[in-house]
This record gives sequence, structure tokens and C-alpha cells, in this order.
Amino acid sequence: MERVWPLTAEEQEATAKSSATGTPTVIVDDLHIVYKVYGATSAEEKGNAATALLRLVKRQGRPQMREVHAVKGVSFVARHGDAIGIIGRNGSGKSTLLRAIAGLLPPHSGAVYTDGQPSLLGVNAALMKELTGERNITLGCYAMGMTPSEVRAKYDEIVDFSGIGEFVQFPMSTYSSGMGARLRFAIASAKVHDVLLIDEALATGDREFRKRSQKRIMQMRESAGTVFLVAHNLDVIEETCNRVIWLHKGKIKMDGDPAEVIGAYNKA
Ligand SMILES: Nc1ncnc2c1ncn2[C@@H]1O[C@H](COP(=O)(O)OP(=O)(O)OP(=O)(O)O)[C@@H](O)[C@H]1O
Repeated sequence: MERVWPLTAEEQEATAKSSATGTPTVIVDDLHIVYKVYGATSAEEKGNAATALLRLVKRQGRPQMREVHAVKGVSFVARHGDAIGIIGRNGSGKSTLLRAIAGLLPPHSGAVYTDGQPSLLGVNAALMKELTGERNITLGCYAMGMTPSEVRAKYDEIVDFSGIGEFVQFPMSTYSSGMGARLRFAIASAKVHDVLLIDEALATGDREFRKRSQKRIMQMRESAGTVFLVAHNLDVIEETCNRVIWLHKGKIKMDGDPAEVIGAYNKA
């Protein structure tokens, strides 16, 4: 039977060496991300009847905007061949950081530099529920910049990898969440990405699919891409990544070897 994981000691050493010497693909420099939330006010801002009357007299509206400082001064360098797991409690800023690396959120201050085009594969990656799997494969591949002949060449492989079988002819609205996640991953990984950002997309797949995805991520690293993976399942992170960043309240608490970082995180 084909061995998918774990890596042998020699492979781990080779991976560690290549990631230490690989050229940088993503540089995050003192990054701050601030969300502005309109229409949200705290209890004290709402105040009592007297302050409300004063606002009326002064013709002032209720304060409408609040800020959420989600990422607070994060810096690191990712290199070719790195698979970096991002862990942290709910609300620690993991998804925000991925979206910022993908260029979907403007920095409040600091900067993100990327070599090549980052692609974000999220739980809600833009596939259209009312269209069949087949149409979504075609459109998804076009959206990633593939040509019609490249799509034709990859089509069968995508369907095989996703394991959805004849459901490919059905609208995605009929898929279970695991089937949807598998198809999204199969489409996204059909292309060689310079920087692939995966946000919890593997969470709903079953064990067998997770193993295949881990192998695919490993291949992407070998083809000199960089993969970022956000997952609450720490086993997936430990088995897939060569480096882990632990975010806590928007800041990096620890960055390094997966076993060490996950060990410290579990004790915290
Ligand atoms: N669109 C948004 N508007 C305003 N605040 C947001 C928005 N998205 C996230 N936040 C806030 O930013 C902070 C970080 O959220 P983020 O989703 O990045 O955390 P996370 O670590 O990915 O959480 P989880 O593990 O629950 O997915 C949280 O305080 C959250 O409430």
C-alpha cells in the first residue's frame, strides 16, 4: 500500500533544510489589521435617557463606528517549501491573517509582501451551490487562470480526487458539507500555487480524504510552493506542517517546530 504519512527522518531533515534555505515567498512586516464595525455601540456609548436627549438637542447621531484590532503587529517570513500551520483560540486572528496575506484585507499599518499570486481556499470558497459540480469545476479552474485545454486535461483528476463520483452531475446544493469541502480542495489543488492559503477547508473531510489532502499539500511543498493551513484539528496541523505559528489575541505567541508549539499550546 502507498505510504502517505508520516515522513521518514531523512525526509523531515530534507524538508527542514529546504525551508531554512528556501527563498522568501511571503514577508509579513509589523502587520496591523483593524476592522471598522458600523452600527455597533457599547452600553456606555448608548448611555442613558439624558445623554440620548443631549444628542438629540445637539443633533448628533449615536456613535456608530467601533474598531476591532484583530491583528496586532505580526511579523514573519515564509519560504518556498514551507507548510505553515496557524493555530490559536477562537477570535485570535487566524482567518484575518490569512485574508490579509491573500490581499483581501488592507493593512491598517505594516505590510505584506508576496512573491507570486496567493490563493485563498476557505470554507466558503466561491463555488455556486445552484450549479453542478461539473460547472463549478470548469468555472473554478477558469477563475484560477487555467485555459480551457488545461481544464479539460485536469477534469478527470479533479473528479477522482474529490471522490464525489456521479454527484458531479448534481447541483452542489445536494452535497453534504464534506463533499463540498472535498470538491473545493480538489479544484484548488489542481493548480500549482505559489502561495496557497487553506482556511479550515479540510475540517469537514473524512479521515481518508484528510490523508489524501495531506499528501497533496506535501506535493505542493515539493513543487516549491508555500502552504498556510488554519485548522482547529491539531493532529492535521502536526502531520501536515513543518512550522506552526500560534496566534494569541492578534499577536504571535510562538513560532517554530510543530511538536514544540502544539505542546506549549496544549499546556496553556
Ligand atoms: N468582518 C469582521 N468585522 C468585524 N470584526 C471581525 C470581522 N471578522 C473578524 N472580526 C473580529 O476579529 C477578531 C479575529 O477574528 P478571526 O475570525 O480572524 O479569528 P479566528 O482566530 O480565525 O477565529 P475562529 O477560530 O473562531 O475562526 C475577532 O475579534 C473577530 O470578532
